Amino acid sequence: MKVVLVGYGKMGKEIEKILISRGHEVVGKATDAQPLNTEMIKEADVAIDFSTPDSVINNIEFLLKENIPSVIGTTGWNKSYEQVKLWVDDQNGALVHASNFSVGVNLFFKLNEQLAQLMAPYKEYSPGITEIHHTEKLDAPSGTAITLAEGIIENYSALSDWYCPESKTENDTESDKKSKNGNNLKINAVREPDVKGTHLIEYKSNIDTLSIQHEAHNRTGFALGAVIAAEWIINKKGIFTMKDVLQLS
Ligand SMILES: NC(=O)C1=CN([C@@H]2O[C@H](COP(=O)(O)OP(=O)(O)OC[C@H]3O[C@@H](n4cnc5c(N)ncnc54)[C@H](OP(=O)(O)O)[C@@H]3O)[C@@H](O)[C@H]2O)C=CC1
Ligand SMILES: O=C(O)C1=N[C@H](C(=O)O)C[C@H](O)C1
Repeated sequence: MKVVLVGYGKMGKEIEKILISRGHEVVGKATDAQPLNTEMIKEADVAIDFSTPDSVINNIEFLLKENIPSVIGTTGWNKSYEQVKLWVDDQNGALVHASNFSVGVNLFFKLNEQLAQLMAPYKEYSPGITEIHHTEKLDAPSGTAITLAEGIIENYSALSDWYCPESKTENDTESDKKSKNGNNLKINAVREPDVKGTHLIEYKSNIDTLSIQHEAHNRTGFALGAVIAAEWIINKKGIFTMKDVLQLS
């Protein structure tokens, strides 16, 4: 397949390697200096976007108008999800998005939901999430941590929302930021040099702590998952997630 890479940073470069190893071709690379344009997508069968929270919504709008199936890995655009869904419907487009494309994290999402169901009756335990990423990351909390928080909240009736003291998304206003409240799940966002992505779920009581953790050793899993999603989305219509690609219901 012929692929346009939208964003050619840490992830764009990793995805290019996987594409080539699977016999695909990169026909365009959009960056901040050279954004998406009609010339760039002329030959493309599919686009893979790992850009920035600030640029991703314009990119999605452009790709849908141009009828290019898209894989969206960029995080930090949750607020615009309903708008994107409407655009996909209006344009009869094809889009697959995920806060994390790695198979390991998608299995971890399932484990997290099952653990939340198991823990829900035991009120002596307090759940919490910690995510650790490299210092260049623009958004906090990570998209993966938000998906994990949603997975806990859906399965744990004592909680109604999440909050993150370090919350930072490019287009967030102060009033969008969630705050601490008795029914809110805390996400700690930690930034340390060169960390690829670590997510820790803990249930703490005065007596003990239960925990599960996913640690990415490199970016290969994210990139491989995005390429598998690109191979899958061609010739489909609708809005999908990696759960659909992996048939993990
Ligand atoms: N879903 C998943 O599995 C994963 C998601 N991510 C997410 O992917 C995104 C990118 O991560 P990462 O590669 O580490 O980030 P980088 O900062 O390394 O790369 C971002 C790239 O986006 C480009 N860019 C900026 N503005 C535009 C624009 N208007 N149009 C096109 N490209 C643009 C930058 O261009 P320039 O080079 O000119 O600055 C750069 O090449 C983040 O949101 C991150 O959270 C990351 C890993 C896994
Ligand atoms: O920015 C990153 O690096 C990552 N971003 C994604 C996220 O926000 O969850 C996925 C992964 O953790 C790496």
